[in-house]
Amino acid sequence: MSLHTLPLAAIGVEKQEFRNAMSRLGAAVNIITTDGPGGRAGFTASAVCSVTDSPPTLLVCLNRSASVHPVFSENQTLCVNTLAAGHESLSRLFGGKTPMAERFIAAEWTTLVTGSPILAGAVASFDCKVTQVVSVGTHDILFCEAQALVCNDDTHGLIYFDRGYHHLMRQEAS
Ligand SMILES: NC(=O)c1ccc[n+]([C@@H]2O[C@H](COP(=O)([O-])OP(=O)(O)OC[C@H]3O[C@@H](n4cnc5c(N)ncnc54)[C@H](O)[C@@H]3O)[C@@H](O)[C@H]2O)c1
Ligand SMILES: Cc1cc2c(cc1C)N(C[C@H](O)[C@H](O)[C@H](O)COP(=O)(O)O)c1[nH]c(=O)[nH]c(=O)c1N2
Repeated sequence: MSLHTLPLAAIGVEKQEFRNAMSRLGAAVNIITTDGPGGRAGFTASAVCSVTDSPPTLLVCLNRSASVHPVFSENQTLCVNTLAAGHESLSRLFGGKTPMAERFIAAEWTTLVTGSPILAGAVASFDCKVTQVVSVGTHDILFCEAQALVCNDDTHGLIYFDRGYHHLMRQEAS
């Protein structure tokens, strides 16, 4: 087996080095919404993935210092709205610092089972109850069991990669 010199190798990992490396992992962009006794809130998240299909469960990582954190903690329900091509400005709007009412005015919303806002035109929406929360470092990992789904076959996908947005074209139906 031959040994190669690793490009840009780092032993011991600083926060910024970690972020730089993580920026190379392309990910879907989602707007996570909630509505309930704690109020209505939403934020942009790329730290979202499938956990198990039985019961149908996703996870969402939420920074405990985010302004929306107390609202999600109280409501215990949320919707994962996976963004479509063209939703870049909506992603930026829900990405921090904008007052909550201004975020929601920019799009059309419905509700399904939990009452969490469902984004019209999302690639997919997972209406969920939060079943478990695990804290790791700065974030809470929210385990979310889907109660209802919406899928949209008419839109192309959106990926966040290298700190920028990229469209993913759906294959033509054969
Ligand atoms: N998981 C997250 O909390 C997360 C993910 C993406 C972006 N963001 C936030 O969005 C803003 C813009 O991000 P960017 O991607 O353009 O540049 P960036 O350099 O802040 O982040 C690069 C990558 O590092 C990871 N990351 C960033 N902040 C993190 C955190 N606090 N905890 C865990 N992972 C994190 C993400 O994968 C991100 O795509 C920043 O404020 C960032 O903190 C947060
Ligand atoms: C593309 C992209 C992806 C993410 C984010 C931002 C952007 C632009 N943010 C940050 C998050 O959206 C932001 O902190 C929230 O809106 C909370 O901000 P306020 O505290 O309400 O200003 C974010 N935050 C988080 O807790 N988990 C995540 O997975 C992500 N992912």
